[in-house]
Amino acid sequence: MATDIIIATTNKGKIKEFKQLFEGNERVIKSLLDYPHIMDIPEDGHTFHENAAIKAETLAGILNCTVIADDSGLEVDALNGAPGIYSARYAGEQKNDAANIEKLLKELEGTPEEKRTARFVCVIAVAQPGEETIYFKGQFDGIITSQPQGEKGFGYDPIFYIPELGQTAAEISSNEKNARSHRGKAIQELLKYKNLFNL
Ligand SMILES: O=c1nc[nH]c2c1ncn2[C@H]1C[C@H](O)[C@@H](COP(=O)(O)OP(=O)(O)OP(=O)(O)O)O1
Ligand SMILES: [Mg+2]
Repeated sequence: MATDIIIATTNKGKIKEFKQLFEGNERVIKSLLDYPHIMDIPEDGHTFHENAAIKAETLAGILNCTVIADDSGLEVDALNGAPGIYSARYAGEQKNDAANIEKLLKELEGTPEEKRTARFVCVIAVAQPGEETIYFKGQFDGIITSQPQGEKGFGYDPIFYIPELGQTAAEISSNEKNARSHRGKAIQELLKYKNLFNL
């Protein structure tokens, strides 16, 4: 019997993308939403790598099996890389996408288009009990718009403009996003090693 693939996340946008990116794999994808009794894992690391490891290793320890985690965020050049690892809680502990977007647009008010370059970063950690944690990274370059455009995706997607496509990440299909996104690239790398992790 195939074992489940377990992702240490409560983010529904990420879960949807992981399910699409692992399509063709007969394993069931489970997330922290399937383990409601497990308390929130504090993300108190200083880097994407540290936070991804904290999430993956904590859950791998509790469940005693292989666990994947994704720590990701948006680095804006004009803000010296902020919000970065603080992207989810940029506008406060409630982790509200609309409030985060509003705050970011306010910070960038008056910044001309050529200085609004940014990138999404995703670090995936794979933790296995008794083994070294292994990491995969992906990046996705874009430009921060001056107002939200599009309804798809999640997080900062409505203000993340992709010059080659002339659309924001919230206007393109999930297939188009997964083919070029930070998460899509990190998972493509991970899938090269899937036999190693029994995925
Ligand atoms: O493709 C993306 N499109 C738009 N926004 C994105 C994306 N990828 C990450 N982001 C933003 C959302 C959140 O503000 C932060 C992730 O924070 P991060 O701590 O990794 O995730 P989270 O707290 O939402 O869920 P969890 O820690 O349970 O996986 O970066
Ligand atoms: Mg988080």
